[in-house]
Amino acid sequence: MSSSDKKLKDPIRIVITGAAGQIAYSLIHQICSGDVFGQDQPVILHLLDITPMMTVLQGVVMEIEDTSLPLVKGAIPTDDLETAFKNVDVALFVGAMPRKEGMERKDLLSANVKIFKSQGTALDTYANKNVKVLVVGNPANTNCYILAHYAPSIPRENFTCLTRLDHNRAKGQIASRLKVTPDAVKNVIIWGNHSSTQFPDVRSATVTIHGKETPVYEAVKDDNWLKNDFVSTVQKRGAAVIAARKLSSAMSAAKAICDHMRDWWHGTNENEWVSMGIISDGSYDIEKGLVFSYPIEIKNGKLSIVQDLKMDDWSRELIDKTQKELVEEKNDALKATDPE
Ligand SMILES: NC(=O)C1=CN([C@@H]2O[C@H](COP(=O)(O)OP(=O)(O)OC[C@H]3O[C@@H](n4cnc5c(N)ncnc54)[C@H](O)[C@@H]3O)[C@@H](O)[C@H]2O)C=CC1
Ligand SMILES: O=C([O-])CC(=O)C(=O)O
Repeated sequence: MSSSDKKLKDPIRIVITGAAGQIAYSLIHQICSGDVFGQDQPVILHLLDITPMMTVLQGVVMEIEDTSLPLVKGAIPTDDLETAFKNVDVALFVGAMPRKEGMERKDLLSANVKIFKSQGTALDTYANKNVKVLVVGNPANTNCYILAHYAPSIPRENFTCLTRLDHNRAKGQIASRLKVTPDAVKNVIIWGNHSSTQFPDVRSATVTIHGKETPVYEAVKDDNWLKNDFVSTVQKRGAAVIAARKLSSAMSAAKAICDHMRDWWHGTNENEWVSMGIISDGSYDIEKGLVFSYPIEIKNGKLSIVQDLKMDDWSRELIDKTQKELVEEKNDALKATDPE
């Protein structure tokens, strides 16, 4: 035991699925460094991938050792679901097939949704009941829906999916338009599905320029851009990265996973919200039970949907469209996982 151990908390167990893939390769170091769960929070990593990837995963484990980071109390590579999910406190579901150029994320549904059925059952059986779950693998909202469906003993509020990358993209677009840094922009919202029907909404967002906080609509002074090009750029950003890189976003996805989990662990700033896919409680007339991205505030680990934001005909139409797609995906996914 090193002398610094005295100040540390008990280790938490974190499973990362798809641990031999490209997102995990960017993600693991950030988690091990204390950047997400805190500098006083040791971690034991459970690294799950499929059997043919075990040699690659051994290489990742060697690299984790070689980083020589003091918060890492163990790294367990495995292709076995019990070993992966046993007693975990945090579950990051990254493992799934990524889309290629020309595909929509929902085209991955039949290939990926079955993974989430078997992993949901394993999560239900082996994980701690207070496990915090983040689904990244696409189609992220619907995979999260299936995971939760097959893990009925885990509280519904513990299931989330990643729309923080879209949220960060929206901040980035506004910041670059106004020539400020992204941290000057706050309270953007991603509503709905992590797909090209998502609604990136800056009607309540503000930007701080020379110390003065101003509504984004006032600062940009171009409603046409905000309602058209801005929305479609954010909706299609994942496809644009694939077209350029021939691989889907990984560095920015890993960063967004860290932002999502850090905020869940430590809370959001006062009067500030983030976007997360969560199981809907019916807020904003969204079907109860759908995994829908909302504006979320977090205090003491509890996620709450920001209520009473104004809707107009334009925003309602966009929200209804993304909801409709999620209902269709959910029905297809249920058929694919339980054909009876
Ligand atoms: N929600 C979001 O914002 C984003 C989601 N994604 C999605 O994340 C997923 C992973 O992306 P990448 O890391 O780039 O893909 P990748 O192909 O580099 O890595 C995926 C890894 O998952 C593993 N895997 C496949 N089936 C598995 C199973 N049943 N159990 C455990 N591991 C399994 C693969 O062997 C591979 O190592 C993709 O579905 C991608 O579309 C990517 C970027 C952003
Ligand atoms: O676009 C993709 O397929 C990967 C992804 O989810 C994203 O970059 O947002």
